[in-house]
Amino acid sequence: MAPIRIVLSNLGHHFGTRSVFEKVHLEVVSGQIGAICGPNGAGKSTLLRIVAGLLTPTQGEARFEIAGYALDALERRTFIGYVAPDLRLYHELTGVENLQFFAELRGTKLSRDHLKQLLARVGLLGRGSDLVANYSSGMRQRLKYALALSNDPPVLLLDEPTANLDSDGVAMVEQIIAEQCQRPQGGLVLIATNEPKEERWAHKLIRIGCLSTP
Ligand SMILES: Nc1ncnc2c1ncn2[C@@H]1O[C@H](COP(=O)(O)OP(=O)(O)OP(=O)(O)O)[C@@H](O)[C@H]1O
Repeated sequence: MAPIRIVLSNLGHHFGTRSVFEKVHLEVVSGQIGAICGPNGAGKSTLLRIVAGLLTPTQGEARFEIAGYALDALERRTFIGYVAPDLRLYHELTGVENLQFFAELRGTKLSRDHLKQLLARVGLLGRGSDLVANYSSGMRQRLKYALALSNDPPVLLLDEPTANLDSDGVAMVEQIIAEQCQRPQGGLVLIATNEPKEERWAHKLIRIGCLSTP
Protein backbone atom coordinates (compact mmCIF):
# COMPACT_ATOMS: atom_id res chain seq x y z
CA MET A 1 0.00 0.00 0.00
CA ALA A 2 1.29 3.42 -0.94
CA PRO A 3 1.92 6.17 1.64
CA ILE A 4 -1.16 7.68 3.19
CA ARG A 5 -1.58 11.30 4.19
CA ILE A 6 -4.47 12.96 6.00
CA VAL A 7 -4.27 16.74 5.91
CA LEU A 8 -6.72 19.06 7.64
CA SER A 9 -6.39 22.62 6.33
CA ASN A 10 -8.25 25.52 7.87
CA LEU A 11 -11.00 23.02 8.71
CA GLY A 12 -14.17 24.27 10.34
CA HIS A 13 -17.73 23.16 10.80
CA HIS A 14 -20.99 24.66 11.94
CA PHE A 15 -24.46 23.17 12.36
CA GLY A 16 -26.87 25.98 11.50
CA THR A 17 -25.74 28.97 13.51
CA ARG A 18 -23.72 26.82 15.96
CA SER A 19 -20.02 26.93 15.14
CA VAL A 20 -18.40 23.73 16.43
CA PHE A 21 -14.70 24.28 15.54
CA GLU A 22 -12.72 26.41 13.14
CA LYS A 23 -9.22 26.89 11.68
CA VAL A 24 -8.08 23.33 12.45
CA HIS A 25 -4.77 22.26 10.89
CA LEU A 26 -3.20 18.79 11.13
CA GLU A 27 -1.09 16.49 8.97
CA VAL A 28 -0.74 12.77 9.77
CA VAL A 29 1.13 10.30 7.54
CA SER A 30 1.64 6.52 7.37
CA GLY A 31 3.16 5.11 10.54
CA GLN A 32 1.75 7.86 12.73
CA ILE A 33 -1.01 8.25 15.32
CA GLY A 34 -2.90 11.54 15.21
CA ALA A 35 -5.12 12.66 18.09
CA ILE A 36 -8.04 15.07 18.13
CA CYS A 37 -8.46 16.16 21.74
CA GLY A 38 -10.99 18.34 23.51
CA PRO A 39 -13.82 18.37 26.03
CA ASN A 40 -17.35 17.02 25.54
CA GLY A 41 -19.06 18.80 22.68
CA ALA A 42 -15.80 20.15 21.20
CA GLY A 43 -16.50 18.48 17.87
CA LYS A 44 -14.14 15.48 17.93
CA SER A 45 -16.70 13.00 16.56
CA THR A 46 -17.83 15.57 13.98
CA LEU A 47 -14.24 15.95 12.81
CA LEU A 48 -13.75 12.18 12.46
CA ARG A 49 -17.00 11.96 10.47
CA ILE A 50 -15.64 14.63 8.11
CA VAL A 51 -12.39 12.68 7.63
CA ALA A 52 -14.43 9.51 6.94
CA GLY A 53 -16.36 11.36 4.25
CA LEU A 54 -19.68 11.07 6.08
CA LEU A 55 -20.02 14.83 6.48
CA THR A 56 -18.94 17.74 4.27
CA PRO A 57 -17.14 20.49 6.21
CA THR A 58 -18.57 23.98 6.03
CA GLN A 59 -15.06 25.47 5.93
CA GLY A 60 -11.63 24.32 4.73
CA GLU A 61 -10.60 20.85 3.63
CA ALA A 62 -9.97 17.35 5.01
CA ARG A 63 -7.72 15.77 2.41
CA PHE A 64 -7.23 11.98 2.34
CA GLU A 65 -4.39 10.97 0.02
CA ILE A 66 -2.99 7.64 -1.06
CA ALA A 67 0.23 7.93 -3.08
CA GLY A 68 -0.55 11.57 -3.77
CA TYR A 69 -4.05 10.81 -5.08
CA ALA A 70 -6.84 12.58 -3.15
CA LEU A 71 -9.76 10.24 -2.46
CA ASP A 72 -13.30 11.58 -2.57
CA ALA A 73 -15.84 10.84 0.17
CA LEU A 74 -17.02 7.53 -1.30
CA GLU A 75 -13.57 6.24 -2.28
CA ARG A 76 -12.07 6.78 1.15
CA ARG A 77 -14.60 4.52 2.91
CA THR A 78 -12.93 1.40 1.49
CA PHE A 79 -9.71 2.36 3.24
CA ILE A 80 -11.15 3.10 6.68
CA GLY A 81 -11.95 0.99 9.74
CA TYR A 82 -14.14 2.95 12.14
CA VAL A 83 -14.78 2.41 15.86
CA ALA A 84 -17.21 4.86 17.45
CA PRO A 85 -19.84 5.02 20.21
CA ASP A 86 -22.58 5.79 17.68
CA LEU A 87 -21.69 2.84 15.43
CA ARG A 88 -24.72 0.55 15.63
CA LEU A 89 -24.35 -3.19 16.05
CA TYR A 90 -27.36 -5.41 15.42
CA HIS A 91 -28.39 -6.75 18.81
CA GLU A 92 -30.72 -9.30 17.25
CA LEU A 93 -27.77 -10.95 15.46
CA THR A 94 -24.84 -12.90 16.91
CA GLY A 95 -21.30 -11.51 16.89
CA VAL A 96 -20.38 -13.64 13.87
CA GLU A 97 -23.60 -12.69 12.07
CA ASN A 98 -22.79 -9.00 12.60
CA LEU A 99 -19.31 -9.48 11.11
CA GLN A 100 -20.74 -11.41 8.17
CA PHE A 101 -23.57 -8.91 7.64
CA PHE A 102 -21.23 -5.91 7.37
CA ALA A 103 -18.87 -7.90 5.12
CA GLU A 104 -21.77 -8.73 2.82
CA LEU A 105 -22.65 -5.02 2.62
CA ARG A 106 -19.12 -4.56 1.24
CA GLY A 107 -19.76 -7.37 -1.23
CA THR A 108 -17.47 -9.91 0.48
CA LYS A 109 -17.83 -12.95 2.72
CA LEU A 110 -15.56 -13.79 5.66
CA SER A 111 -14.16 -17.32 5.81
CA ARG A 112 -14.54 -19.43 8.95
CA ASP A 113 -10.77 -19.05 9.60
CA HIS A 114 -10.90 -15.29 9.15
CA LEU A 115 -13.86 -15.00 11.56
CA LYS A 116 -12.01 -17.11 14.13
CA GLN A 117 -8.87 -15.01 13.77
CA LEU A 118 -10.84 -11.74 14.18
CA LEU A 119 -12.67 -13.01 17.27
CA ALA A 120 -9.40 -14.23 18.78
CA ARG A 121 -7.73 -10.87 18.13
CA VAL A 122 -10.38 -9.02 20.14
CA GLY A 123 -10.75 -11.63 22.89
CA LEU A 124 -14.18 -12.91 21.84
CA LEU A 125 -13.23 -16.44 20.78
CA GLY A 126 -15.98 -18.78 22.00
CA ARG A 127 -18.54 -15.91 22.16
CA GLY A 128 -19.12 -15.41 18.43
CA SER A 129 -22.38 -17.41 18.47
CA ASP A 130 -23.93 -15.34 21.29
CA LEU A 131 -26.50 -12.68 20.49
CA VAL A 132 -25.00 -9.19 20.69
CA ALA A 133 -28.01 -8.29 22.86
CA ASN A 134 -26.42 -10.55 25.48
CA TYR A 135 -22.93 -9.02 25.20
CA SER A 136 -21.56 -6.70 27.88
CA SER A 137 -20.68 -3.13 26.85
CA GLY A 138 -16.98 -4.06 26.77
CA MET A 139 -17.71 -7.08 24.55
CA ARG A 140 -19.62 -4.81 22.13
CA GLN A 141 -16.65 -2.45 21.98
CA ARG A 142 -14.40 -5.44 21.22
CA LEU A 143 -16.75 -6.55 18.44
CA LYS A 144 -16.54 -3.04 16.94
CA TYR A 145 -12.77 -3.56 16.68
CA ALA A 146 -13.30 -6.91 14.94
CA LEU A 147 -15.61 -5.13 12.48
CA ALA A 148 -13.15 -2.31 11.90
CA LEU A 149 -10.30 -4.75 11.23
CA SER A 150 -12.28 -7.19 9.10
CA ASN A 151 -11.18 -5.75 5.74
CA ASP A 152 -7.64 -4.95 6.91
CA PRO A 153 -7.98 -1.19 6.31
CA PRO A 154 -4.87 1.01 6.14
CA VAL A 155 -6.56 3.75 8.20
CA LEU A 156 -8.23 3.33 11.60
CA LEU A 157 -10.50 6.09 12.93
CA LEU A 158 -11.07 5.51 16.64
CA ASP A 159 -13.58 7.66 18.51
CA GLU A 160 -13.14 7.11 22.27
CA PRO A 161 -10.88 4.10 21.58
CA THR A 162 -11.01 2.47 25.01
CA ALA A 163 -14.64 3.21 25.97
CA ASN A 164 -16.04 0.43 28.20
CA LEU A 165 -12.83 -1.62 28.07
CA ASP A 166 -11.03 -3.22 31.02
CA SER A 167 -7.23 -3.19 31.35
CA ASP A 168 -6.88 -6.24 29.04
CA GLY A 169 -9.08 -4.44 26.52
CA VAL A 170 -6.94 -1.31 26.72
CA ALA A 171 -3.84 -3.45 26.12
CA MET A 172 -5.62 -5.00 23.12
CA VAL A 173 -6.27 -1.53 21.66
CA GLU A 174 -2.65 -0.49 22.24
CA GLN A 175 -1.52 -3.62 20.40
CA ILE A 176 -3.92 -3.03 17.49
CA ILE A 177 -2.73 0.58 17.16
CA ALA A 178 0.95 -0.43 17.31
CA GLU A 179 0.44 -3.09 14.64
CA GLN A 180 -1.51 -0.63 12.49
CA CYS A 181 1.36 1.86 12.54
CA GLN A 182 3.91 -0.84 11.74
CA ARG A 183 2.05 -2.32 8.77
CA PRO A 184 4.68 -2.94 6.08
CA GLN A 185 2.24 -1.52 3.51
CA GLY A 186 1.73 1.63 5.63
CA GLY A 187 -0.95 2.28 8.20
CA LEU A 188 -2.30 5.31 10.03
CA VAL A 189 -4.47 5.86 13.11
CA LEU A 190 -6.55 8.91 14.00
CA ILE A 191 -8.15 8.97 17.45
CA ALA A 192 -10.65 11.30 19.11
CA THR A 193 -10.26 11.42 22.87
CA ASN A 194 -10.39 13.38 26.08
CA GLU A 195 -8.34 10.80 28.00
CA PRO A 196 -4.82 12.04 28.91
CA LYS A 197 -3.40 8.49 28.70
CA GLU A 198 -4.66 8.14 25.11
CA GLU A 199 -3.32 11.58 24.19
CA ARG A 200 0.14 10.25 25.06
CA TRP A 201 -0.08 7.68 22.24
CA ALA A 202 -0.09 10.43 19.62
CA HIS A 203 2.72 11.54 17.34
CA LYS A 204 0.61 14.52 16.24
CA LEU A 205 -2.04 16.14 18.42
CA ILE A 206 -4.50 18.99 18.12
CA ARG A 207 -6.85 20.43 20.70
CA ILE A 208 -10.23 21.78 19.80
CA GLY A 209 -12.44 23.62 22.24
CA CYS A 210 -16.00 24.73 22.67
CA LEU A 211 -16.76 27.90 20.73
CA SER A 212 -19.29 30.42 21.91
CA THR A 213 -22.83 29.91 20.65
CA PRO A 214 -25.10 32.71 19.54
N1 LIG B 1 -26.16 16.46 13.35
C1 LIG B 1 -26.01 17.48 14.22
N2 LIG B 1 -26.85 18.54 14.17
C2 LIG B 1 -26.71 19.58 15.04
N3 LIG B 1 -25.73 19.64 15.97
C3 LIG B 1 -24.87 18.61 16.05
C4 LIG B 1 -24.97 17.48 15.18
N4 LIG B 1 -23.97 16.61 15.49
C5 LIG B 1 -23.29 17.18 16.51
N5 LIG B 1 -23.82 18.37 16.84
C6 LIG B 1 -23.33 19.31 17.86
O1 LIG B 1 -21.97 19.57 17.57
C7 LIG B 1 -21.23 19.69 18.77
C8 LIG B 1 -20.05 18.72 18.72
O2 LIG B 1 -20.54 17.39 18.82
P1 LIG B 1 -19.53 16.14 18.78
O3 LIG B 1 -20.33 14.91 19.01
O4 LIG B 1 -18.73 16.21 17.54
O5 LIG B 1 -18.58 16.47 20.02
P2 LIG B 1 -17.49 15.55 20.75
O6 LIG B 1 -16.28 16.40 20.95
O7 LIG B 1 -17.30 14.28 19.99
O8 LIG B 1 -18.20 15.29 22.14
P3 LIG B 1 -18.09 14.07 23.20
O9 LIG B 1 -16.73 14.15 23.85
O10 LIG B 1 -19.18 14.40 24.17
O11 LIG B 1 -18.33 12.79 22.46
C9 LIG B 1 -22.22 19.46 19.91
O12 LIG B 1 -22.65 20.72 20.38
C10 LIG B 1 -23.36 18.70 19.25
O13 LIG B 1 -24.59 18.97 19.88
